[in-house]
Amino acid sequence: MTAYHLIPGPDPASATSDPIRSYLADPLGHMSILYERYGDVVALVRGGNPGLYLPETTTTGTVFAFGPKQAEVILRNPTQFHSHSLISPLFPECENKDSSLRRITTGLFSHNGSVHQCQRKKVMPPFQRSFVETFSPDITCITAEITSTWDQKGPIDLAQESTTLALAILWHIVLGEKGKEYPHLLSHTRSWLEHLIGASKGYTLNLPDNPQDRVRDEASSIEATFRRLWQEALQKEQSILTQLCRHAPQGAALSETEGIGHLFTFVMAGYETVASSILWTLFLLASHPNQMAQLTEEIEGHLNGGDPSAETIRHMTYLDHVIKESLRVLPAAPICWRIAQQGAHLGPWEIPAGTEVIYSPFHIHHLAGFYDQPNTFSPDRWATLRPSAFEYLPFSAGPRKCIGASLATHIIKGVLIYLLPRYHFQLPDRIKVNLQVGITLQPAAELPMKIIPRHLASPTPSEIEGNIRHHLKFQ
Ligand code: HEM
Repeated sequence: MTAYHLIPGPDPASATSDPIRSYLADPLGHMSILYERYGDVVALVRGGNPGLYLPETTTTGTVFAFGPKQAEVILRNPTQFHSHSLISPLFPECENKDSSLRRITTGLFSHNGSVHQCQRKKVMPPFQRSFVETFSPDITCITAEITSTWDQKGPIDLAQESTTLALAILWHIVLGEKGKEYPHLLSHTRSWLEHLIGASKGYTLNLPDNPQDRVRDEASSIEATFRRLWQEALQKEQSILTQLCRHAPQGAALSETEGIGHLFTFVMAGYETVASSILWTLFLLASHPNQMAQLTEEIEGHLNGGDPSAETIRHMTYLDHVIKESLRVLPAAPICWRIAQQGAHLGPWEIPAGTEVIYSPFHIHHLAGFYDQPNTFSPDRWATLRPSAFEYLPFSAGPRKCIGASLATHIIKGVLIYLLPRYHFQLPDRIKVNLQVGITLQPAAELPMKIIPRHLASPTPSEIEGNIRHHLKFQ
């Protein structure tokens, strides 16, 4: 084994700039440079430290693991590479079992080993495709309600609107509540989630106005809300929550406290990722009007004026290819984290316990060796392309693969099926799009989009600038 401090990477002695700052200025671009310069295992700072997402005090350094081979090593060995909550390092009170914050943020991401396996088995049943497909009418109904005024507003901020839509749909499917009946709860949870995400960004960016206090203050009222929903679940409409309460497999019933942690994690893991995927899919279609027209034609042809059923949706192959391609070029979770345990190896290196290891679905999806013209949005490639689980991993792979993959895909499909026959999505004549990596892939600023009723649309090309052009070619 080669000594850890010899892992290639920027040399701290000769570095002219702070490596963490360079990373944060343009995470994906900086990682591409490191990958090209140093190979598939790169230490952010050679010799270890500082931590990127975990505090320096907890980590022995940060290592990037590029390419499908390294991703496979990490994802097939969950005992050597642990998942860790991004939230607990920010809040010391999470160490305390009695804190609301700890209880509501303890879901699958915080568990490892046999506890993880056991909890995962308990929560998997309601995520089966056959169950999530029963939500098609609800997805249509909520999308109709949330988007009903889009075309009367002038350009919308697509990032904001996708988030509102994703949270309302998820809130309903996971918790059995309808957004319109619970506007207060919905907006309360949303602002709290935004503060929580803000707190994690604040940590990495060292923002002076880190919103941690608000997160602390409101954790107990959020917990009370989730407990009430849990207790009321048996009387509710079908939802993931009611399934978990009513149909727990024998010997695998969840306690109320376990359930609350999971529910919160589902909303947390689902809403930004689904929102990001809706946003980027609509952006890609707006910047590729021919593909948008082809997809709209397919949807209209299959619906024939009716409502989408699970069966009809399964026949929409181009829709499937568009979503696969969108999640390839702009995956909602572009990078993911693990923490190395004693005895973990990457390539020829032994990684000390506590090393933060980052693998990148984004960079794998843009490898020319696996994808022809990787920076081109080309849904047709999926007619014949069959990558392995580690060459295409928008939902990760292995024993910790996203449990919400079918649900997320079904939501995105339902939203597109509702929107595309009604509206044309038009970008402004000129737009700057810089990619930002927080927990998910987001535009660094607003993403204005004109929503034009289909019968009034006359598509016009738009000029796209910004760092997105380093990773994507536009016609
Ligand atoms: C397009 C939307 C989504 C994307 C791109 C996505 C992506 C991912 C990825 C990449 C992971 C693995 C993270 C890692 O390796 O650390 C993951 C895990 C997870 N996701 Fe998703 N996700 C999405 C939607 C959802 C939804 C809707 C839910 C639930 C309602 C969900 C629940 C989870 C959970 C609980 C885990 C942890 C699994 C475990 O550790 O066993 N996700 N997701």
